[in-house]
Amino acid sequence: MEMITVQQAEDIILSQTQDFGRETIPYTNALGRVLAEDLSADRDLPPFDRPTVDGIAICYDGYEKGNRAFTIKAIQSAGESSLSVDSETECIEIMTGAALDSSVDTVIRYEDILIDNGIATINIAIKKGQNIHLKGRDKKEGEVLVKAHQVITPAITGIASSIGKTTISVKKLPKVVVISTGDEMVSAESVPSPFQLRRSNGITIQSVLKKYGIQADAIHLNDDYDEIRQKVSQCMKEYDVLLMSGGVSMGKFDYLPKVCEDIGVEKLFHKIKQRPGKPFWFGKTQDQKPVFAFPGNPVSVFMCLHRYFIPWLEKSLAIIDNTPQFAVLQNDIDFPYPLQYFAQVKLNVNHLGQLIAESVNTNGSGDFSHLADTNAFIELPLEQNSFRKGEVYKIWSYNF
Ligand SMILES: Nc1nc2c(c(=O)[nH]1)N[C@H]1C(S)=C(S)[C@@H](COP(=O)(O)OP(=O)(O)OC[C@H]3O[C@@H](n4cnc5c(N)ncnc54)[C@H](O)[C@@H]3O)O[C@H]1N2
Ligand code: MOO
Ligand SMILES: [Mg+2]
Repeated sequence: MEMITVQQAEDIILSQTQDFGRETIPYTNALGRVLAEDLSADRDLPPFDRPTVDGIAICYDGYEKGNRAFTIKAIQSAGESSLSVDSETECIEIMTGAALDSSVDTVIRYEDILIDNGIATINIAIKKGQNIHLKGRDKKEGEVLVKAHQVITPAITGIASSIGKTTISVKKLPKVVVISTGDEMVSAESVPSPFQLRRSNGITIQSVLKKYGIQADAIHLNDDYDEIRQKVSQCMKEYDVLLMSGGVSMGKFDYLPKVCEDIGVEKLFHKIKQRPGKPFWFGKTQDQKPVFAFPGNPVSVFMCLHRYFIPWLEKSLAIIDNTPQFAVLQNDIDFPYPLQYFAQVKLNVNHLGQLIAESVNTNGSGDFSHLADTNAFIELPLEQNSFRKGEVYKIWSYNF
């Protein structure tokens, strides 16, 4: 099969999205999950007229008739039932957030009055209705406060709490397994021999998934056909999605494509006109589970994960707010190959408020040393070989 383009690969992957359904969870665990229902106001917001300052509440008519001295009838704190005045010459000392009675309609700050011997004297000009947050002013009972299909943020958990929504319907998450491969890759705890490396792809993938609340399992396999075949077959039964790294290129011990095909995973593509990540292999099991087999180089894994898997996940979870991002390139890049190039860039905002991207030089997809001081891949079109400062291209952010 001919190598396909990035766009074709994206189309194939996004045609394989799945709906994992929904579940109800405590709102305290909902951060980062995808809201599957609208959250509506259970009563007017605010639910009663309330002062926005500490001071006195009066009936404005009295002030308009020329009265400036008001007898303090009572003191009302927040949470108490509202207290009324009996005449236009009385006032209630009232605290921020208390429920105003219908006999008063204007609130004056302590800073703008003098209190002496139980009488409050107003010494500034005031306006009718000032310093009051009116009932229903923000939202009416039943109005939608938060629309479904968005990632639950700290602000949304606060709103849920305020409306007594202690359990929330969220999109169910897929069960994901991360399978890394490579005889030369030892665990982070080990001391590598001169010919070995500590592995990093598994934990990197698991970490990216945590942003969505997915706790993926991770296993590491040797480059051994039988071992890979046995483990991948087992994982296909136990998980909804397989994310694999390594073993997909031309090497004598790159077994993943063969294993997948031998156990009935249908190949949907192998190899994309892109760098990094060219030998990316993608398929689906007989029961339609997607299998992402990323090339082993750490930067290839990172790019393919953000460029293909995350959009697949966001579409599967029906997240609506995933508008593409663009940035202005800050330096010239020449790339003479017929591949779509994804350069690592540092993002910043310039004095015009534009997102700008400065690319860093790296030593290919095995060089993961710049991933921590960059924020995104900038996607440079296949049709061009030179890219100039000031041009605008799509970016794929990996800020967490
Ligand atoms: N003859 C050719 N050789 C290669 C080609 C090609 O087109 N023709 N493509 C190259 C490209 S591009 C890539 S990318 C790699 C992809 O390799 P594999 O997917 O087969 O992965 P491995 O061979 O297993 O490993 C590649 C590289 O990545 C390191 N690695 C693997 N796993 C991990 C891990 N868990 N953590 C960190 N690093 C890992 C591994 O040590 C290798 O250095 O193939 C090229 N070859
Ligand atoms: O495409 Mo490979 O991913 O250059 O390293
Ligand atoms: Mg290989």
